[in-house]
Amino acid sequence: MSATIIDGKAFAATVREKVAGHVARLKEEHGITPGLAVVLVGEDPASQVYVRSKNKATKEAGMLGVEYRLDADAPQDELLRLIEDLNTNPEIHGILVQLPLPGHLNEDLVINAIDPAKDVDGFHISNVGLLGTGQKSMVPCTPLGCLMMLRDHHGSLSGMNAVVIGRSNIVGKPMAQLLLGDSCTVTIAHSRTKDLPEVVRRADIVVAAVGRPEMVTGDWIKPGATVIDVGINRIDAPEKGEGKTRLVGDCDFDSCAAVAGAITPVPGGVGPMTIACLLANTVTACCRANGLAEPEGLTA
Ligand SMILES: Nc1nc2c(c(=O)[nH]1)N[C@@H](CN(C=O)c1ccc(C(=O)N[C@@H](CCC(=O)O)C(=O)O)cc1)CN2
Repeated sequence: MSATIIDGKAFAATVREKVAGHVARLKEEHGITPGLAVVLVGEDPASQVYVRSKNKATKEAGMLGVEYRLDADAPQDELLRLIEDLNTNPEIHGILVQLPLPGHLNEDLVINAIDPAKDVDGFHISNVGLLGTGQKSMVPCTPLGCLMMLRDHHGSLSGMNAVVIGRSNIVGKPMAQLLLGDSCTVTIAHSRTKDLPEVVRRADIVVAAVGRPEMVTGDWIKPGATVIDVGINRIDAPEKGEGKTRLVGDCDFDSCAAVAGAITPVPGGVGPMTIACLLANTVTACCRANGLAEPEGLTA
């Protein structure tokens, strides 16, 4: 069997187009411009790239995009003061603090300082609780992107067996909640799960978010299953020349694609959907803040 490739880059482009359409209508009909503030602390090279991409995509969608950069050794109080300012700024509907934060900062405390209504990452404890109890919340961008791709590919997910490999607060746990919300039978597995390959072999849907390069191999996959690879791992690529690297997922693409019914590639799969869903969440937050109907198809 040769899997259908789920093209996240192309799908993200359609989401971004929809977002831009909603932004244009918000401006035209209500005189409102959605605004997103992205905060970066320190100079982590990957984070710098992601923050730049987020700000560029925000502006391309017609929204207000503001970037705040703090020194790597910025005291926690300075970051909390900035968040407080953004919480009360009426031009800002979404706030995102890029993770990971430098070690001296308390990530939980910082995230929970964000106004939950502006928490477009969906990481605030209130949003976590709302999602976990099936109430309207802000939904974390990466799992939301995975859900959108799964719904687009399958239509209904009801009754499917889903295995999420990884139990992070950012991906694994919210992904499991979203799949449960769509009536899947969900197992959360992780590196210490006994007989992990056997558990994964039962899945109609596999979401790999474990952070280990190419850990999931084709012999773990049930024939015809859908594989969503959330991993983004940079590994050495001596075949490309000395010192060169390449990106791989948590799944060994070739062996999994030979067995799966559908699979997301890395790069070009889940990653682009993360940024598209951030834009979608910002429009959703803006509509909610202004008592307007939420855009259809852009939320869970
Ligand atoms: N506050 C947050 N911090 C982080 C999040 C997040 O959702 N909120 N997620 C990740 C990083 N991330 C966004 O911030 C992110 C990662 C990857 C991509 C992406 O498009 N990747 C490309 C490949 C890019 C490359 O060539 O390096 C792909 O997969 O095709 C977008 C966003 C951690 N921090």
